[in-house]
Amino acid sequence: TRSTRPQRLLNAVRKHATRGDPQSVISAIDHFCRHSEWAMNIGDEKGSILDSVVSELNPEKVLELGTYCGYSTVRIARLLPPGARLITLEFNADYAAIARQVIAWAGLEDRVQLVEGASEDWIPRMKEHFGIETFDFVFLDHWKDRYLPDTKLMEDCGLLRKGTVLLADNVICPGVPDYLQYVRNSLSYKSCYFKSHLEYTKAEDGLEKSVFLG
Ligand SMILES: O=C(NCCCOCn1ccc2cnccc21)c1cc(-c2ccc(F)cc2)cc(O)c1O
Ligand SMILES: [Mg+2]
Repeated sequence: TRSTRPQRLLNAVRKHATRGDPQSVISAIDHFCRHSEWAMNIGDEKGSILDSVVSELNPEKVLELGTYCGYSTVRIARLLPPGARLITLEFNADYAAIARQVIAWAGLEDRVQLVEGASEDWIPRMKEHFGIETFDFVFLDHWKDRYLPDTKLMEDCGLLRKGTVLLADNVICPGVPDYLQYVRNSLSYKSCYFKSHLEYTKAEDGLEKSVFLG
């Protein structure tokens, strides 16, 4: 049977990246996506913005919605102190299987917990299942029509605290108009837009950083 794009991406990591070296994993995936096959990783340009937000925040408890092949998981986890925890949620079992191997190749499995399933099922269970009080940082990169309902769900479940930072990918392409309208107009958020480009292309895209004010 034909291989899948995520499998070919993993092969490129195994071939070109060094075990235990997260930067080499990031570079191998970016090279594969620029020169072989486009894939929906956040990419190097928006990835640098992600890096700066994470580095400034130094979060202990991180939630990522949308693992895909683990590219942004590796970007975030490599910047976290060893005691910090990143929970990443992936709906697609095939993507999750690839992501586990990419995260392991980077040597970051000790601070990452990959969970398979739907955000609307898992968000209400975060506290009792993972012993999480609140998240310091949430990266939204899953179904674009779930950004808004899941943000409201996280609020209702008490998973956000004063100062929690939400960073949303793809706010222009594919776009999340209802989410943008909410975080930019709600008195509970301080929001700002980081203009960039859709991964590996010249199309406009950007990240929206929103601080929950409690
Ligand atoms: O669709 C995208 N991402 C989402 C994947 C499914 O996520 C499903 N999913 C993952 C956890 C999870 C938890 N609960 C429910 C669904 C859950 C996505 C798409 C594009 C894109 C841009 C232009 C194009 F021409 C084509 C595609 C770019 C991106 O950067 C993206 O992130
Ligand atoms: Mg994305």
